[in-house]
Amino acid sequence: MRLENVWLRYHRRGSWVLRGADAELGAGEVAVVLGRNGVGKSTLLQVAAGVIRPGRGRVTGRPARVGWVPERFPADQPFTVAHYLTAMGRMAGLPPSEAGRAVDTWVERLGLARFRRVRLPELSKGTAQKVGLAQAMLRRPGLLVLDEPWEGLDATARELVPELVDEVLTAGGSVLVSDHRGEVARLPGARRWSVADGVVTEEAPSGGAGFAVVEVEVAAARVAGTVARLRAEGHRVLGVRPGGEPPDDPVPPDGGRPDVREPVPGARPADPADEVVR
Ligand SMILES: Nc1ncnc2c1ncn2[C@@H]1O[C@H](COP(=O)(O)OP(=O)(O)OP(=O)(O)O)[C@@H](O)[C@H]1O
Repeated sequence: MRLENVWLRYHRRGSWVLRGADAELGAGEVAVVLGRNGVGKSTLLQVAAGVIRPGRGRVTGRPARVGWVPERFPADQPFTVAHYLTAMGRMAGLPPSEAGRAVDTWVERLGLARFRRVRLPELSKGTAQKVGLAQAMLRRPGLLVLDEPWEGLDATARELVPELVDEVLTAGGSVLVSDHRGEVARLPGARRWSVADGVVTEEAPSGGAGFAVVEVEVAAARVAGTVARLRAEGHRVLGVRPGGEPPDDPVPPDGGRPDVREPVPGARPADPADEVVR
């Protein structure tokens, strides 16, 4: 998806919020939009999501299915959570039975089960925000746009945001996220777009080459399957070692090779910028 020379103002005679913004986001990429309050991050996200149209310029290559999660979920609607989500699933093009299954899945994953019959205006801000996340994920989007998704979420739900992002990326989608609270650290591989004076500037990556080492403990009987699955997903598996007490420092600070490992038959040589399964 590409934003080409995008200009936007909210009123005919108002000042331009975006003034020739250019940006491009590829499949499987996530970008975090940064900048001071009022600089135009939400505006940029809404243009990217197709919620508002630019006054000048254009957006090309936007995937057909866009999941849009606004900063404030519009909870002033007289529906229950279940009714609202089912309707959103249907609007996303899911047949009734699939919409029902998708609602069950996301209600469960986001911890919304006890709110199924609660009306939207009665939800707390954080719970409403989870409903917003659920509706965007009911049918996996090719582009997921999240405006300050961590706002109002409790600690457990905050952990879910990177999971959702990862799922979209793994399926070949793209993700745009705004962040003014420094939560970008939760998305270590993200590109960083800085908005200022109506344009977008890409910041240099904060460290590493966009890779991280992830150490995962799995049941011994499931090692082969896990290794196969990770490889099928395009990860490089660096090694497998017997279980036991976890090391004091499971992920080396420099993201480099862990100290003890045994080679996996057929594994390629280890590279510090890779993932590892222990
Ligand atoms: N619906 C609107 N009508 C008129 N002006 C708007 C509207 N939405 C945003 N603006 C103005 O556009 C500018 C950019 O707002 P925007 O919400 O995009 O900034 P932001 O960077 O996301 O801010 P924040 O970090 O506070 O969320 C601001 O001056 C804001 O007042």
